[in-house]
Amino acid sequence: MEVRARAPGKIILSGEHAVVHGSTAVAAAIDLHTYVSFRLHAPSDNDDGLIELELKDFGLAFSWSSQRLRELFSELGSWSPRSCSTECLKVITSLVEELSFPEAKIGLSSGVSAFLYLYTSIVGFRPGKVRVTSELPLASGLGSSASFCVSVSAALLALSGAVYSDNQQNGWLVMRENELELVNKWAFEGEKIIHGKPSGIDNTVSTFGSMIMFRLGELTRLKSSGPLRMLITNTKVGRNTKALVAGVSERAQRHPDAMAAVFTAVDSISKELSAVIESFALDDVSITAKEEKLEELMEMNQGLLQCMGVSHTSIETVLRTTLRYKLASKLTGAGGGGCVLTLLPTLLSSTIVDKVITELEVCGFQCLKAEVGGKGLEICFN
Ligand SMILES: Nc1ncnc2c1ncn2[C@@H]1O[C@H](COP(=O)(O)OP(=O)(O)O)[C@@H](O)[C@H]1O
Ligand SMILES: C[C@@](O)(CCOP(=O)(O)O)CC(=O)O
Ligand SMILES: [Mg+2]
Repeated sequence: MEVRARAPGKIILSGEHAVVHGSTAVAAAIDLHTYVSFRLHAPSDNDDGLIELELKDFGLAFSWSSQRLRELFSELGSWSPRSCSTECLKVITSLVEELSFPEAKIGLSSGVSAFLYLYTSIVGFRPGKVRVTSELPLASGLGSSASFCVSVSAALLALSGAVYSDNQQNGWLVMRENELELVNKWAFEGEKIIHGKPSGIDNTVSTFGSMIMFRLGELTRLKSSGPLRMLITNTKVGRNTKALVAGVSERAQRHPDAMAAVFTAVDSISKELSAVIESFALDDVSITAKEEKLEELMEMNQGLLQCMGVSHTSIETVLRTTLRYKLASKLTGAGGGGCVLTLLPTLLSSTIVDKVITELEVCGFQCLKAEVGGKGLEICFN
């Protein structure tokens, strides 16, 4: 039997980085996914007993002898989530160092490490094959690492019997709440390997979907019946979340009082932004006033992200460009390049939207239109 899983990427409307330090943040799923398929090899199917990983988008395939992994790892597969120990991480790092990645794709090594941890922890050493494809740009702030960890964890747990399989139902299905929680916990362990110190917001919104307010591991689903249109601009400047998160923590150690004030301000912005979003209603006559509040809050958050040291000249170029059209923008995700969000007010004409997009694309950026606040993780057994 084969199982497939798909998990969405995300945008952070407010609170990135500060959320790692205990502030409230607001995030929403977007309709760009990572897809994972997984099947266990029948004993006769594969004499070598290989555990295989294919990263189709990159034309890369890796395999490990299950016998060798059994000798290297002491822990047996189990469904209860646990953190990767220092010894285990050393073993994984040396296994990944043996692989050859093209120079430009070296960043994938942390994803492969997370995979090895999740596979050996959840499935154990039973040979099998995992295939991955993604619609998300990697390392751009749209949460590709979390959607990778969520979809891999879900597929592994599903075939290991940890989640209910409704073979009668065709097509994509949503897991039960307690199963989603289990997947989310495992995905968080994978994110720790990729990010170092994740807050958990990315894996949580990828697992549960919708638009959420998140603080210290707790999520609140936001109820909004109004539209929220966002333009996503990918500056195509590559960056690494782990390094950016570590940089903010170092700044917080150098200036504890000032940075605590910044994190408190972000907390207030996220709470106010959530309240505005929840006040949206269908055919809202005061929609423009509410959108103006959102724009101001986004601009304030961007200013504080600059204080944290995670903006970038490419991000500033997007801000200047959209401001010429009186549109507010902020970086999303870890910053340092990556993606920028621009609020597209309800009454904004499509002609203006097209003009902004053209101008941004002339700068060499890529504009994406994505549905915001949609479904989370889904699996499929046929
Ligand atoms: N489809 C994938 N296959 C393998 N690794 C992936 C995949 N998607 C994400 N990753 C891992 O996540 C890393 C990017 O994560 P990160 O720096 O947090 O940026 P973001 O989550 O915003 O895309 C990649 O360098 C890679 O290690
Ligand atoms: C910077 C941070 O707030 C979000 C990182 O998102 P991304 O990996 O850049 O998509 C880190 C976190 O919350 O774990
Ligand atoms: Mg990430």
